[in-house]
Amino acid sequence: MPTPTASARLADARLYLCTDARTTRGDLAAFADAALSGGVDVIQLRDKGIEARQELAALDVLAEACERHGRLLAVNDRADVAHAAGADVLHLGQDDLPVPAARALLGPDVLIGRSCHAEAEVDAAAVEPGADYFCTGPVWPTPTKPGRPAPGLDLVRHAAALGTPRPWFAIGGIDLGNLPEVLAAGARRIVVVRAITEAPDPYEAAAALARTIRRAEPSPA
Ligand SMILES: Cc1ncc(COP(=O)(O)OP(=O)(O)O)c(N)n1
Ligand SMILES: Cc1nc(C(=O)O)sc1CCOP(=O)(O)O
Ligand SMILES: [Mg+2]
Repeated sequence: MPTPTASARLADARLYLCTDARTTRGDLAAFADAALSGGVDVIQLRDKGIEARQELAALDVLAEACERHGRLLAVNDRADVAHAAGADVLHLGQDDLPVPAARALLGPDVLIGRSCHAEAEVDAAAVEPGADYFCTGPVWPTPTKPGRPAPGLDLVRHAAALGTPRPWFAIGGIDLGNLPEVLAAGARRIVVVRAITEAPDPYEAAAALARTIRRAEPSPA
């Protein structure tokens, strides 16, 4: 069977994890392996303080794990690092590089995602040329992104009402306990940080989230 393209894997993705390099714990490889075995579809390295050289070293570790599990590797913010790491995905916020500039650097094969925090940003990202997916958040205020106001479930409902074929994810404060509210608002893909990075058992945490999302999907006609 041919290997699915990155776009096809993104379309199938339901659970997206952002993690730091776990430098103090020193367990990035084992952590990534557990999360991917549990059902994470995309792993992004999001470590805001890290130097580019250390970022590349951590991305090497994640790339090996993603390759072994057939999942997508994402880089946050930096197109140069995404290129150097051979990443599948670059994630851009509203204040990061514009999509056309990133696309010009990365070529057609790397997927590009966008963060959205307001209805107008969602409307734009759903049709923005060169973008492959978008995220809506924060759904709840979160210590992972301090100071960012939360547009909440209303923005999730707004994205769902668009009925866009472009994949989109809800992010911010999501855990197994409140996931049913996110699903009820119409999301079918989520991004989490603490729900897996701080879980005592990352495999179980990922598996429970993935199971809950997949269960919410309408059964085929
Ligand atoms: C998958 C995903 N969604 C949203 C974000 C947030 O991006 P941004 O708004 O640029 O904030 P930082 O993460 O860069 O602090 C993300 N990184 N990944
Ligand atoms: C990195 C990030 N971006 C957000 C956005 O709204 O774009 S919310 C967020 C943090 C999500 O972390 P947690 O799952 O620990 O709440
Ligand atoms: Mg950013």
